[in-house]
Amino acid sequence: MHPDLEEILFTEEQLMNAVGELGTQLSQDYAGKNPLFICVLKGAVMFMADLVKRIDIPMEMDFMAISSYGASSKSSGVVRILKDLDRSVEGRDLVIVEDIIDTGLTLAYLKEILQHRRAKSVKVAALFDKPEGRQVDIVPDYKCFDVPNAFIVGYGLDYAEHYRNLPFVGVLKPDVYVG
Ligand SMILES: O=P(O)(O)OC[C@H]1O[C@H](OP(=O)(O)OP(=O)(O)O)[C@H](O)[C@@H]1O
Ligand code: HPA
Repeated sequence: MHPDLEEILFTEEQLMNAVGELGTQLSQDYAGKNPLFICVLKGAVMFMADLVKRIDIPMEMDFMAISSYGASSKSSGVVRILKDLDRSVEGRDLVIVEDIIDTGLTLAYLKEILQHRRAKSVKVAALFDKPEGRQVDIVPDYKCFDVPNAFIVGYGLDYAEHYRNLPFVGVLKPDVYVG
């Protein structure tokens, strides 16, 4: 347990089991397609690293960093690309790897630009889904867990750039979080 956390939602073991199952599923669904897995930095970095180790078909990885304008912990829907993909996605089967879908604004933007770049298919694999936070109608094609409408950290997810290194995921104490 960490002193800034109210409760632990997912242990390292629970995370590993769910990520492993997702890897098996994706390996089946994308066999013969040489999919390109796109990690959305920085939050999805742990998820991506563990997920691709459980993919047993030919695949490629790329990375994108985006930032929403506005308050540090809230999505504004206006998204800026900080680091773009290295290669063209034209004709490729893409899997966007996201740590969490909250308002859905980040993902809606990302899907749109990748489709615009003529990808063959664009699907989303999310570690966490927070359906109560949604502001746009978007659902992940693959997900590991639903989470409650609270601010969660750990395993890549941050608050003010902290807590990404925790191997488990928990709810931040309200007196630490000034949303
Ligand atoms: O559904 P939304 O409300 O748009 O929120 C989800 C996005 O917010 C977080 O990223 P953040 O901008 O905090 O950057 P980070 O990945 O570097 O932590 C998270 O990693 C998702 O990308
Ligand atoms: O609950 C959350 N935790 C960390 N980052 C986030 N980005 C959107 N929601 C969250």
